[in-house]
Amino acid sequence: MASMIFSDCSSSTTARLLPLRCHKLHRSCSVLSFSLRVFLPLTSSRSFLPSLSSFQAHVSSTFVSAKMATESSAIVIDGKSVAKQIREEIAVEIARMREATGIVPGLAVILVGDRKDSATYVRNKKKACDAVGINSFEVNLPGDTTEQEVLNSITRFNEDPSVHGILVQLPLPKHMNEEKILNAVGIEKDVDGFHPLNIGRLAMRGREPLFVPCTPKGCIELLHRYGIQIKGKKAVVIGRSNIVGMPAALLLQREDATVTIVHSRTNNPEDIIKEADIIISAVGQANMVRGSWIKPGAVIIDVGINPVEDPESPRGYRLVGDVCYEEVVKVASAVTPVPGGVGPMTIAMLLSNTLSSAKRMHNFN
Ligand SMILES: Nc1nc2c(c(=O)[nH]1)N[C@@H](CN(C=O)c1ccc(C(=O)N[C@@H](CCC(=O)O)C(=O)O)cc1)CN2
Repeated sequence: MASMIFSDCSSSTTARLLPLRCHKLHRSCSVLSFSLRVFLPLTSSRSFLPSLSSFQAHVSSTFVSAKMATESSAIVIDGKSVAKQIREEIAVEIARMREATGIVPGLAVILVGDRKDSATYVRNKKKACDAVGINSFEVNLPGDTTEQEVLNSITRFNEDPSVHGILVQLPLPKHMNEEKILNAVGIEKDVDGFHPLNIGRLAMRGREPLFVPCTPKGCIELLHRYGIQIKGKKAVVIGRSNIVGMPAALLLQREDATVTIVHSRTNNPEDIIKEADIIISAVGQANMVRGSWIKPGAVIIDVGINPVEDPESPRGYRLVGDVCYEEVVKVASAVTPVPGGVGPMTIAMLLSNTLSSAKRMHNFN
């Protein structure tokens, strides 16, 4: 987990791609008057099963227009519920495959070092595999292990036919060459989608990657399942990391959005962000994106998971996104919360990639 900072949404509206030192929230923010498009989750056209549980049972159309005369509130995009639905769909598919072929998908996870957050993510991945019927294999190596030992584990899993997906939990200890290690994962087992060949194909028109990185794939899946149109929209991605920002921008472009990436060297980021219909923020700066940076009605996907000190929480901290939620919820038409937004989708997409891999290897449709 990134080092903890004291941060909250302040009254400052200056655009800075740096953490803000803030005061208490202004809950009585401005009263807005605009047409709010309310998005409700749909069963994805790409999903395996026809039903999305209770929350969309009453929905008859994709968009509902509502005129908000007083303080507006965005639809909260419920990543936790959508991820649960996807896990249920995957479990059904895995059972179908096992019954038809006797094959059980397998995921291998390599964890190096003793970061608490990484250990939690790996534990959660294993639990999620168990719940849907994926076999999981885990290798835990000490932080001072050699690069060669990590490479040896990858080679072993590359050669193991019961393993359909391999991932190396990131970040790796500083002394390791991340590029060399990620390049060693066989492209056909690269369920994280971080291999340069997969990323390269993602970037090219007319080429198809075998896998798409899980977090950006989860962002797009949320947009699809909530019936939010991407085609023709102005999208801004904040952050250009290999794991999220860059592949998110490539995916949005593949969906026919007009995409701008805003990063730490961008001049006047606020002005660019204000133009966007869809914003994906992945910078890891607590509460950085302010309500005043958002075009009314924009859709906000907040990938940031930032710890901020909170003496009232049993852990002494709580998690907040990159976006000042309390401000943005009054301006946007839809927004993902933190926690419970994009985070749970990351693991759901990993399960989905592992299932696809097993299906592809065994020619099962
Ligand atoms: N090899 C990889 N390493 C990392 C990835 C990745 O996709 N592949 N992503 C992140 C960590 N990550 C999965 O590995 C991950 C992060 C967050 C969540 C999540 O569900 N977050 C919850 C909050 C969790 C909490 O309370 O602590 C949420 O947002 O609701 C899942 C997976 C970096 N490394």
